[in-house]
Amino acid sequence: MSSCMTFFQRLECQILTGKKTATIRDKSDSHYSVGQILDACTHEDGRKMCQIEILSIESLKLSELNRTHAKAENLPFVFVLKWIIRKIYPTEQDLFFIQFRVVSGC
Ligand SMILES: CC(=O)Nc1ccn([C@@H]2O[C@H](CO)[C@@H](O)[C@H]2O)c(=O)n1
Repeated sequence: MSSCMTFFQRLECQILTGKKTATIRDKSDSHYSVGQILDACTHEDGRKMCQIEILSIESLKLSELNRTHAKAENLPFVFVLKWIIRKIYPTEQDLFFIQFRVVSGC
């Protein structure tokens, strides 16, 4: 069985070049395990981008997000990250910070 983690297509280049090394998801999209290798696919059309390895999964609150999390998301400021998260998950407080690395192209 192959599983897929979906990302917005606009992030593809940042993921493939290793600039974006983490994502923040809600509980429904947190059921991965450390060491797991899976496909990263586009949210828009389900196209495979690459394979990623899950490096860590950390539960955290929106209020706990800091500059390190923003950097891993290739974003300059925490407030930008919080703004993006609020657009995707308007009311969720309990989040998961998931770090990954690209293991192969497609
Ligand atoms: C498509 C889908 O199902 N879900 C999501 C949810 C989040 N994200 C990105 O992760 C970061 C938030 O931590 C931001 O950079 C988001 O743009 C994503 O690409 N896809």
